[in-house]
Amino acid sequence: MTGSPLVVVHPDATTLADGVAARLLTRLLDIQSVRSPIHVVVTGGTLGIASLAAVARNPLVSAIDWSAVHFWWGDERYVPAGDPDRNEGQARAALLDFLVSSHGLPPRNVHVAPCFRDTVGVEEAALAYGSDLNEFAPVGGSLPSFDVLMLGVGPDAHVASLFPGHPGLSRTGITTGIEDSPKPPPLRITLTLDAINTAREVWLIASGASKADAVARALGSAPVDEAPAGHVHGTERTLWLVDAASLGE
Ligand SMILES: O=C1O[C@H](COP(=O)(O)O)[C@@H](O)[C@H](O)[C@H]1O
Repeated sequence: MTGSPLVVVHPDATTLADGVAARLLTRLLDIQSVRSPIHVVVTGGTLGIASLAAVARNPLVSAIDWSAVHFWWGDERYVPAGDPDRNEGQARAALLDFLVSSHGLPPRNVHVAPCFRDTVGVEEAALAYGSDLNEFAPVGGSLPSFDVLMLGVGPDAHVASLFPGHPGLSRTGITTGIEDSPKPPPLRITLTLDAINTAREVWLIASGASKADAVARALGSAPVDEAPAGHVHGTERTLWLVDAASLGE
């Protein structure tokens, strides 16, 4: 990473979601003027989904060539298809279904992690998601070149499904299964820290007073076992997009 993370403060959660959406659309427009395709990693969580809904409302949504955009997830809850806990379903409802139906996003560009099947263990499912990622890697690489990778920040300073003090934090490779997530549901698939840190831009999104302690620890250089959120970064830029309450203001 070049330099320290940039912290951008918004007055409240609604303005933050609108700001993330405007920033994402502007970034995609800028990138599309120089390269294609684009790989975007979306996040679950309150503000992550609110930001996707804000993209759908933003008039700039019509300016993007969505046929050349690919969507991935930083983590997924390993639950059955259609379970309301799936980050996929929430993102589809907030934005992706609309992009497919009205803006030319090819359904094949939406790259979901597997849904729970009782014959497939979570680690095997995580490996399958890793293979999908691998198919879109540039020659010699193992992952797509992520242009923007968004992460919600949990009140315990977790990102994706990488939780403080959890063995998943030190796993290598592209993806890993999580069997005992401290936040329900217990089974999850996540990108590893190493995989996240290959992204060009990493955007961490946090809002509300319940996140203030996590944000303070992450920005205050707490060790990875205490604040995984402080140990993710983009190779070109790391942005913290937050509201005032999450900074304790
Ligand atoms: O479980 C998860 O939680 C985090 C953060 O969620 P939030 O509601 O506290 O913002 C989210 O980033 C992650 O994708 C999700 O699986």
